[in-house]
Amino acid sequence: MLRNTVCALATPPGEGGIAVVRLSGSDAYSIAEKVFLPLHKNKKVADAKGYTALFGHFVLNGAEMDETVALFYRAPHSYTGEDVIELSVHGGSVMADALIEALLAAGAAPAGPGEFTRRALENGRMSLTQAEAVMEIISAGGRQGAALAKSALDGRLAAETEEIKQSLRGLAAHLTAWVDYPEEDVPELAPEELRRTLSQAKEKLDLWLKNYGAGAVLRRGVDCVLLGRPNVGKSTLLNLLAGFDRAIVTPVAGTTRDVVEQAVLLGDTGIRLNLFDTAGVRSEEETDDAIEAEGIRRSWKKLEEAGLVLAVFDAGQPVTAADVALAKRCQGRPALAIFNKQDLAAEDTAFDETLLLPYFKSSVRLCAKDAASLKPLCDAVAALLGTARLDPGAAALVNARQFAAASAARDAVGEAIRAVDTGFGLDAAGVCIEDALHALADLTGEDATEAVIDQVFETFCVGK
Ligand SMILES: Nc1nc2c(c(=O)[nH]1)N(C=O)[C@@H](CNc1ccc(C(=O)N[C@@H](CCC(=O)O)C(=O)O)cc1)CN2
Ligand SMILES: Nc1nc2c(ncn2[C@@H]2O[C@H](COP(=O)(O)OP(=O)(O)OP(=O)(O)O)[C@@H](O)[C@H]2O)c(=O)[nH]1
Ligand SMILES: [Mg+2]
Repeated sequence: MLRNTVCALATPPGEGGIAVVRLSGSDAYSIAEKVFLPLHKNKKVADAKGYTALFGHFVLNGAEMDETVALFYRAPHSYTGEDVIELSVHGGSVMADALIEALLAAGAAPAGPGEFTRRALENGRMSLTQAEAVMEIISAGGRQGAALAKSALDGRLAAETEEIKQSLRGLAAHLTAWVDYPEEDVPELAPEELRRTLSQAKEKLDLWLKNYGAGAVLRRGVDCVLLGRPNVGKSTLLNLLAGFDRAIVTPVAGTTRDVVEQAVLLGDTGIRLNLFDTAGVRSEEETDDAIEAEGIRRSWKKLEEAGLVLAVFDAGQPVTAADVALAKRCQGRPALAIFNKQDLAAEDTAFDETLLLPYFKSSVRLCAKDAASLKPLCDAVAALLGTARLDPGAAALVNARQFAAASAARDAVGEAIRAVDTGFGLDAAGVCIEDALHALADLTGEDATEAVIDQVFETFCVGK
């Protein structure tokens, strides 16, 4: 695969100002020479230095097609580490398609998904975690999510993983010497020292694992369902979050029938919520309306699927059995209790929130009709999802593969600590530390097999 020179559209397909086609590989210059003709006849593609540009046009089957700007990179100073030429033509896909056709005819091969980044990886330009970060930047749902991925692209995760490995390697070397060469009189590693180094490693891994969910929320957004009895104010809340009258609000219970979907950016939290407003839930026996019953079934289904549940209650009325039933279904889920209609909640109100609170991790009191409620709601959600405590510049795990490798490493380090604590013997601890080192090598992809790399690049887009 590394032998040939590949090309692909690097900008999104469809209408746009310009379209960029990227060419990478050892024959990039000789192929480009056949397709791109500089305006000034004294300029030659073959002579173009790295980081210079030329203006001209490209030809297809002998015909002059479109004005073109060519940008030149010389190996190894390019994204892939190979000779790279980027050709920009007018946007829309017509000219870009014609240019690709000309490049293929001149001897280039079409690039596979993620092939440019894969070449960068294989040429030692980036680590596997960095390649994965590229993918995350492309698909990030918001600026903070992209900032997280950018820190991975800068190699924070790889660098900090290397630090952990260094410290564990030090322990492993010492333990090996001590176990294998007892006659050599290797000084025994103080258990406190061993324990301290292991604990530090475990703390860092624990932090990464703990922040993974919150990072995913920032990068990808979260599906969020509004649930509650009819008329408690779910659609009013949706409209508050959306900033416009997205859903119909009326005093009639059972106004919302089907699931109403709306993506919103949650204040300045950087969280993108895919909101689902649902039909008010009451027991299916309570309604003889088949449409409403189906709506209720869909509401419960959304509860199962959602990454965030906003359970809405009417604080102006006594808690009902349906409220408690909803609260119970929220237990153990990422759910926020919203005690709405505070303006109607008199001092002596019969609404007893203590009946509901035990089932929720957190709660907020507000009045959905009042715009001032937005801020406390945003803060409560950010706190519940853990995004508020994230440092976007810190090392972060960005996908399930990395999460699995870090979990395995954390578990192995945990085992090693147990072995030390329970006096299992230092050779047992040594075995666990080796396991942890393997898991960490998996994380950065040092010994990644072709199959693992294939899997990582499976989800990349062409042109990246
Ligand atoms: N036009 C264009 N913009 C782009 C990209 C690209 O491929 N093309 N990138 C693609 O994702 C990103 C930038 N990635 C790049 C990474 C390294 C090099 C590069 O030439 N590196 C040299 C720098 C030498 C120096 O000046 O010190 C090197 O590392 O040797 C270029 C682009 C974002 N913007
Ligand atoms: N006083 C007061 N009324 C509110 C508040 N929030 C919503 N309402 C009113 O409560 C009624 C029902 O609001 P909706 O948002 O339609 O309630 P819902 O939960 O979507 O109802 P269904 O779609 O029928 O399940 C409307 O008349 C709203 O104006 C609030 O904080 N205070
Ligand atoms: Mg509604």
